[in-house]
Amino acid sequence: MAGHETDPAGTLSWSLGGMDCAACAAKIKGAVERLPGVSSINVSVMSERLTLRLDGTDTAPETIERTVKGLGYTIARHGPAPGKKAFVLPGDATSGPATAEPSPAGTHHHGMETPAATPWHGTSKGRLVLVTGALLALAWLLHFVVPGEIAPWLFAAACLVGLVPIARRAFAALRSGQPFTIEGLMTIAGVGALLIGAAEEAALVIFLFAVGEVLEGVAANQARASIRALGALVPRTALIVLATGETRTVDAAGLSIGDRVLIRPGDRIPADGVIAEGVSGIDESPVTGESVPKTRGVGDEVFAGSINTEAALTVRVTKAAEDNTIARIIRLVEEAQEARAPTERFIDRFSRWYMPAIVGLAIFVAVLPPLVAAEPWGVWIYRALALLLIGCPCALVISVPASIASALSSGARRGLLMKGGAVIEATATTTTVAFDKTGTLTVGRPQVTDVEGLAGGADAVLALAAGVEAGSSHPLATAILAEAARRGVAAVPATGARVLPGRGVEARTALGLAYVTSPRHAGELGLLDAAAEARIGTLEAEGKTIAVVMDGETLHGVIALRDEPREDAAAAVIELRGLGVRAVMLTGDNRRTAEAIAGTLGMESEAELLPDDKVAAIRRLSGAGGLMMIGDGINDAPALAAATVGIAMGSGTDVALETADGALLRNRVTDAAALIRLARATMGNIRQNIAVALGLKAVFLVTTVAGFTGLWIAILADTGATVLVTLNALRLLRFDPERGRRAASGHAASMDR
Ligand SMILES: Nc1ncnc2c1ncn2[C@@H]1O[C@H](COP(=O)(O)OP(=O)(O)OP(=O)(O)O)[C@@H](O)[C@H]1O
Ligand SMILES: [Zn+2]
Repeated sequence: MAGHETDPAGTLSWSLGGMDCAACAAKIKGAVERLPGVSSINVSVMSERLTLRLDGTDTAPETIERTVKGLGYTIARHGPAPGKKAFVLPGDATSGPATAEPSPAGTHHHGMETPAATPWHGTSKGRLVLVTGALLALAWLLHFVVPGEIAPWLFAAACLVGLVPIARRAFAALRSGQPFTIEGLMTIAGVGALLIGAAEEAALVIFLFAVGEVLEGVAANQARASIRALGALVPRTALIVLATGETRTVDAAGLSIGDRVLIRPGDRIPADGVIAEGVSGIDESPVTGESVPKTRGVGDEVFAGSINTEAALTVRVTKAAEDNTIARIIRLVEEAQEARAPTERFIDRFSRWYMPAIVGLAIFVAVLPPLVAAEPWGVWIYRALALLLIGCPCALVISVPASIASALSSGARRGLLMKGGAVIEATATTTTVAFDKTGTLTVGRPQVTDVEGLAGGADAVLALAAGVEAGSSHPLATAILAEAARRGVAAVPATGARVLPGRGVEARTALGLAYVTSPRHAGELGLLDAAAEARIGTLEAEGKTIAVVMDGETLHGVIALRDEPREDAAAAVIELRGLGVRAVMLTGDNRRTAEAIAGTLGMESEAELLPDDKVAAIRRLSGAGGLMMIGDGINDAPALAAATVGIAMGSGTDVALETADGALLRNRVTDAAALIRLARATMGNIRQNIAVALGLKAVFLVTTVAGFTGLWIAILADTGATVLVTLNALRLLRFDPERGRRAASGHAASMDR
């Protein structure tokens, strides 16, 4: 786990403070990557973390810390992992009712104390606002009371006080080879304004700039807090059950696999585990966004952070704190923040030439009119300085990531996970959703409905089938074994079971090789007569899946199974249609069964697909535009990977979260539509943000050159745009992706509520 100071590969990690946006991360990365021996740098704004590899002794870790501090950020080396299983004072039984005090550190995967976000006025940027603001106010007051000599000096003082730290950061960036920084532009503009005698305006500019920085910091903290709040739901302590049967309060982060913990009614569950004793209703909303409690009993899985609503439970811990489901979700969402959207990369490239271009234009504006048209120098230098401030790309740089951060955490709270901006962009363009049938559109727990002997009795068919299926973990196998157990039929002994992917299973019995397969495969073997075919056809038309049971040359009988569609599957298809999205069912099951089920849901289907055919089908469907594939993520990983966006449904499995582009944790088919609505709303929000940021720049670029607006308006335009963009992005936190359900009559309605 993370939290060790150095792992064997020579990777070091630090926690950072003071980063507001991607530009900050880029600045730190740019400075650190020039140091010799440094590689694999990763700077994360969301988790406030710097990791890098350090080879050789050319660069000391202290040098890295000094470099980062020089740029104006705080940096602290990660401490060693917290001690294992520290016993908390026995009397301190705060195992935490549902209102337990938040403990971000306990579950946060960094394994370190997450620094509680400092209030804005406690940061260096905040103090800058207060000091420059106070000086400015004092100067204005004096100007009013005793007009004369003192006020200009106070303005100059306010300006200098504010400018010094900014200039220091600008020089540090310059030394690390980054000439064009916001701080650099501010420094030139500030000093220039002082020199041409515009001290009052210069002071105001510095003040407004500092305010803008603080606001950006507040927005960044808000995004971080909304993610970490997820982890805060896991109680800090747990009641461990000792071998003697006594309970003891321990640190939840120190629980080991195999520990037994007692969870009283009303408590939050401190770890992922399996119920060892008791039955109770569990509210899993922190993990899945689903708040209706589900009844769970012995042997059922429970997730850390869920609330035990009814009765006392004993749970055997199955995951260490840093591997539990909620920690994985938090990590995924945090990592998703760093995965850049194509639009974001475009903005990055754009702002890289935007700043130098504005500086060039400013020089041009400062010298050309005076030289060519004998205009007054003062006027044009003033306009050029104002132009430099227009060159601040702040609003532009945060326009995309602010929206994405809001969308990701808004989704995460509803069990809609997307792994970053690129996934959001692709999801928004979805025109077709392909659903895997078993376990996605259907409940995934088929039940045996009919057992028919064609050569002998029904029980003999079931006995043989159960023997062969004992070697398979397919849902059909599970159902057949359950039915045999229910009827008290003993399985025929079988050995050497072999799975025939997409077809069935074969195994060796005393009488030779036996098979349980799809009718298609049986037909290919030439074992089905006309009567059997007819019977199978009838059962299939009822939406049942048929397993043919045979050995050697004899057909013993057929077993019919039915897997019910999920309750909301039909509604989901209607919602998708409302969004202008086509729904297709993909299945390995036979065509008649597939059509019977798809027909009741009102969707298209592609059936009899072997695992490879599913990938081919996905490729074919993708040709028509953005294709989202939704599956369980376990046996359809290749199909998920082939789709434009692959989404796993369900929360139980490890594979599901890690191999897909996103996940629907609530097991609701309608969440497919919710995901698309959220993505479209996010892209709409991003477009608004870019329009605001670029639009304001364009307007003030013109008014500045024309001389209508001056220095402080120029910076106000940037700060104002930053605030507008941030507030607009935060609207997404309140966006309800299910609200569009009522507006399912045309996708324009759900683009932007
Ligand atoms: N263990 C098994 N026992 C009996 N039949 C099987 C078994 N495994 C597969 N089959 C047959 O092969 C078909 C395709 O199986 P596959 O696992 O590819 O699809 P599936 O998971 O059942 O359905 P979906 O593609 O909708 O998820 C099944 O419908 C069934 O007819
Ligand atoms: Zn920044």
